[in-house]
Amino acid sequence: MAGEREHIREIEQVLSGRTSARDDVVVKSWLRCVDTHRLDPARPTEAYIVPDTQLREHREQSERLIAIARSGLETLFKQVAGQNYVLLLANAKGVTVDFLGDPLFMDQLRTAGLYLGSEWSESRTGTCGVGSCIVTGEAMTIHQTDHFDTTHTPLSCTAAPIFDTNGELAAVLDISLLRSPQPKISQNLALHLVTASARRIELANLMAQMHSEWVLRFSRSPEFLDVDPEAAIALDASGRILGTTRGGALLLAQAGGVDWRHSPSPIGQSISRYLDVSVDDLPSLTRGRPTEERLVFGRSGSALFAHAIEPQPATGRRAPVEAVPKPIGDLSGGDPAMAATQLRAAKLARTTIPILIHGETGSGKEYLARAIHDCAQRPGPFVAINCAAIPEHLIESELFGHVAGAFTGAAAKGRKGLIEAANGGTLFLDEIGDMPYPLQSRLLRVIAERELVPVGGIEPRQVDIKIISASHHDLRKLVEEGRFREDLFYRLNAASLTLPALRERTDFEWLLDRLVDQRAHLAGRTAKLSPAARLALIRHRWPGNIRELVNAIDLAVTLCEGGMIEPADLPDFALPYLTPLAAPARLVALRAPSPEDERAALLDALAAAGWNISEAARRLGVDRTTVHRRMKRLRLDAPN
Ligand SMILES: Nc1ncnc2c1ncn2[C@@H]1O[C@H](COP(=O)(O)OP(=O)(O)OP(=O)(O)O)[C@@H](O)[C@H]1O
Repeated sequence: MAGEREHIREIEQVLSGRTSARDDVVVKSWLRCVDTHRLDPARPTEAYIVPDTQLREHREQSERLIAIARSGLETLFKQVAGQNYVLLLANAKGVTVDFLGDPLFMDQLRTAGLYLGSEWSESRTGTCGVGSCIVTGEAMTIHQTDHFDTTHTPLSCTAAPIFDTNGELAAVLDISLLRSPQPKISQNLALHLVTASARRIELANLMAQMHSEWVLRFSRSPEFLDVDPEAAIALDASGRILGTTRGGALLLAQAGGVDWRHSPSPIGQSISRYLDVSVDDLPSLTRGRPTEERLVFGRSGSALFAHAIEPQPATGRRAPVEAVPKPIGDLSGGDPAMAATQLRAAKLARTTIPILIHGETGSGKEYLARAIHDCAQRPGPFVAINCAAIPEHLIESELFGHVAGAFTGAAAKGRKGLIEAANGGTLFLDEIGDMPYPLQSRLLRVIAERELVPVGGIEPRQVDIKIISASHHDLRKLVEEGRFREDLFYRLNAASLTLPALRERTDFEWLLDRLVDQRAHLAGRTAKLSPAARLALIRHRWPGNIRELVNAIDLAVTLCEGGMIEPADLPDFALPYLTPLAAPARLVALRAPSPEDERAALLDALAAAGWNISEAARRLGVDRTTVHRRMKRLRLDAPN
């Protein structure tokens, strides 16, 4: 209490014009808090977390940046592992749209506002790392009693701005501690780390957005030029500046001998206004030449090392023309590997060509086979059989059926086999690699001749089935080992589909949310993942793939209370992921998709939805405005 009174008195003294030992940015912010934001230091307010619906909107609006910043956040989180730092990525309004923290302290972090959805604008929270960084556009540490509001004085928050390629403040990267050592200089390293991470995120953003233009990267030292440049700018073919990182804008101002605070934006200007470089020089600044020789000079005489990256050609991926029907379209949330498989599956669904599905166990092979069957609209049923699960001596009669008296114990009137049971529909042969060798030639006959002879019979029977088989074995290897017939392999493999493992899927979070909704609905409950539980699930490597994930969610849905799944509701495997020291292995797979991937996924979703935006949005698990925004950014227009 005494500390709070003292803090309020100090603010009042600063307001009355007394000189203060505080940093200038802090003093100025305190003045703004009272004069502009009309905040009262004597009336502390709790941390504010925006409602879920608003958070979703904020996240959708920042989705591109979140995706790009993710790997920067993870790298930084690893660098400070074990030191109890929390990382926040806030949008330009101060709302935390991404977050990495130690799940063990979640409750405390939430109360302190170091949490997904917390709003840290200066007008709401007073002087704080994120809010004051937004106002000034400068990196800073707001340490303990630098905070205006006494609610936040235990915290130490260090924040750096992230600018978009037009020089607008797009986000703030913040690294905070619930409790920190007393001296503010203890956070100097944090300030350095967060500034460097923000710079790398800006570089990644510029590279992703401007990949089809010339990009010039700069460094003052040749050693770091190719590995960790300080700044970058993008140029069009005439040498006009299209975008810069913050560092790039400052560097241009310096090179041009102008004060960046008062000079106009370099966007749209010619590069030669700042540097003694023209577009014709760019090819000589590419990697082919030794770094030390790639020296360029500013108009003011300064020297810099430069690395020019040629425009990257568009991938030339053909826009899919056919629409993917719903059962197949529903299988993914835009993962590029899945999108390619879905498109191929949709084409194959319309035929009776046998399909072979490859994929690790539990990756959804049967689920895909069913989706293909559902799209095919064949009159017969979907019959699934696991060749590894039926004893070898029974498999023949199970599959082909038998005539009366075919063998001891045979049904008196004979019995139809599963192949016949699937007549008019689809036969799914799981673990086809375990099909006994002698039966493989009989299966080949079914495929080639569309007829089968039951055990003990002589008369062939006509069948009309679509055969989909699956294997998690490498069938080619089984062929080499003489355990699988080569002719059958080629017959089956002609039309193959591959499912990515869950750990490789870039739409993991989409699938996660979808499965939580689905499984909770099935159990007659509602459930949502807490950020900590989500993080633990993201970090697991999922050896059992979607099956393992489904089981984990089923357990969590059953155990959770109040509709919120917490880490304690997850299977034991999640526990090791609840310390910040654990390497976030899976997160690597979640790194930002390239613009080509993103374009391809969006195109696939739009095509699958027949260019109906609402339907495409539903497929991608985002809202309509997000689809419109992505189309605009990726320059995608509806046909006609
Ligand atoms: N795209 C998906 N959406 C929702 N659930 C899915 C999806 N794919 C698979 N699943 C679920 O994951 C589980 C495993 O799927 P499936 O049985 O199809 O895998 P599999 O690859 O055939 O496994 P195995 O190799 O062991 O035969 C099932 O519970 C299935 O319902």
